Amino acid sequence: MSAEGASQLLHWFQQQHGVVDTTSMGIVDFPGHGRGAIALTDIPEDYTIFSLPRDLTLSTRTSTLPTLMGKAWKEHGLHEGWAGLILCMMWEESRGADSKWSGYLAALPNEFDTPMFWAEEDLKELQGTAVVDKIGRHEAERDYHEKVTPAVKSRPDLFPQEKLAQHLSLERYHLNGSRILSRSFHVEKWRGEHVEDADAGDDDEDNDEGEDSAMDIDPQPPVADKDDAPVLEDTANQPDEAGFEDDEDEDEEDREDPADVAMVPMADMLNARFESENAKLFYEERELKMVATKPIKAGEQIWNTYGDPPNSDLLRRYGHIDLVPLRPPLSGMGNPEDVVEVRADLVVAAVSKKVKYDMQERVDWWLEEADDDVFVLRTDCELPEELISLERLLLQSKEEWAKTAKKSKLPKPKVDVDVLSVAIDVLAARLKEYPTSIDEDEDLIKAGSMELLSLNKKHAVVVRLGEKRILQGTLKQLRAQVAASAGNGKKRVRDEERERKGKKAKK
Ligand SMILES: C[S@@+](CC[C@H](N)C(=O)[O-])C[C@H]1O[C@@H](n2cnc3c(N)ncnc32)[C@H](O)[C@@H]1O
Repeated sequence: MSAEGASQLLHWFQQQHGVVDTTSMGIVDFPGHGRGAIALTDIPEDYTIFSLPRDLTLSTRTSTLPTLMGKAWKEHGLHEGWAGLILCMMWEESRGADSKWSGYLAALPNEFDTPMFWAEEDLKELQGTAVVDKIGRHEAERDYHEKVTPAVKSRPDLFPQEKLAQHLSLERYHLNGSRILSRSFHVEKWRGEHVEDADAGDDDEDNDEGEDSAMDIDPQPPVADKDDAPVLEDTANQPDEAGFEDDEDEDEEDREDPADVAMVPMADMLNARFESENAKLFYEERELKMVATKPIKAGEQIWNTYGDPPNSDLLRRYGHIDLVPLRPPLSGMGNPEDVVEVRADLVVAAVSKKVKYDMQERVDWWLEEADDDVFVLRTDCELPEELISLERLLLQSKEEWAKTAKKSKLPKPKVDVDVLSVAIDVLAARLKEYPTSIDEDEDLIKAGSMELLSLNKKHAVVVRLGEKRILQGTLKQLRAQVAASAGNGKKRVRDEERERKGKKAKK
């Protein structure tokens, strides 16, 4: 952002009753991070860097569009998912200077490095990773055609024909969806707050679509009692831009009320880096405050947190990745919060090579009882207990299986050589789902080569390599366990032999 752009945003913010200490904080460009906030003086812990009135946040609660549309808001399904907020943003932008948020919307990015906007050729580089199936382009487009387009057509007074191409196109819909995905906050109504218009999609019982905002917010300023301030939301598990089909299984009560998803001017200028947070947004009855959670030295970047997600989610939602030193058993640079997903069907396939009976009944029972069809491995390289339990279930003798089904209890996650051997086959099969090997990826990102890669390709290689290293690390541990138990087995045979010979000699 040019110095002029930053000063225009600050000017607009102050005009709208935002309060910012411009001697403490500036907005500058950080190479590779876009714009960000910088400390201009030493900032002490608990200092309020800026604050804004709640009505300066942009959401389906604060925009007047839902009220203007009345009953049609719900009739078009705009109270569910992000379609309503995206429409509010497109409508506010189409109003130009008449919109209260014109100065803010003008400062929002118009381009993203997220896979949602990648060419097919770059997307192929992500094959095998957790990103591909979660991009959500199809679901977003369905919402655009089924909810937004009919709503827009029904109100030419609000959406005049001459504004449609520039402000209400599918392209603008995706762009605003990505703005929400990478910049929104979870802002709940203050308890006792007046409900404006029950028909305008604001009532709480309609809380039935799963989507989360991009960043954390706390309900009290830390000054009062920092350690007890409850964090309202765990942002580690983030869903898609719109439609959110991948969250179908999420519990209803865990789902975020779409009206709580809010764009928060100025707060969304803060970047984030793994475990670097030094400021956080807190809310009070009438305002939101960005407060330093640590002392920040002059010249340092002011970092928020995006919940330290794995690189697959960072890339999908924000378009960047984190690279920091990994902890044992892994080494090198990566994201310590990385994960790799392993589908249960790989477990079924691996067991089916070792047994002769039909497993369908057990699989159906598992899906009913455990409801786990994807297992998540982390950088600690431990086998998930649920995966071990499924293996044990599938390996049980007919008699054991009959008992399990009768007791309705999942098998205990105990490993033995059979379980280890199946797990090795599962992870080896999972590694084959990536089109390249670990060595090939390491070659691509070694010093001297990485600089030759496009940004998208570099991001894709880091994401897939992060997942593969977890698989490789876990395989290493499993093979070591097999070797140890084989060693124990041989020792046991030797001991038994010695004992037998000893008994013979005595006779
Ligand atoms: C909430 S906005 C922060 C402000 C943003 N940099 C801007 O220029 O408007 C989130 C976006 O900032 C960028 N970003 C944040 N943290 C980053 C990091 N550690 N490395 C690279 N880019 C980062 C990503 O583009 C992300 O989508």
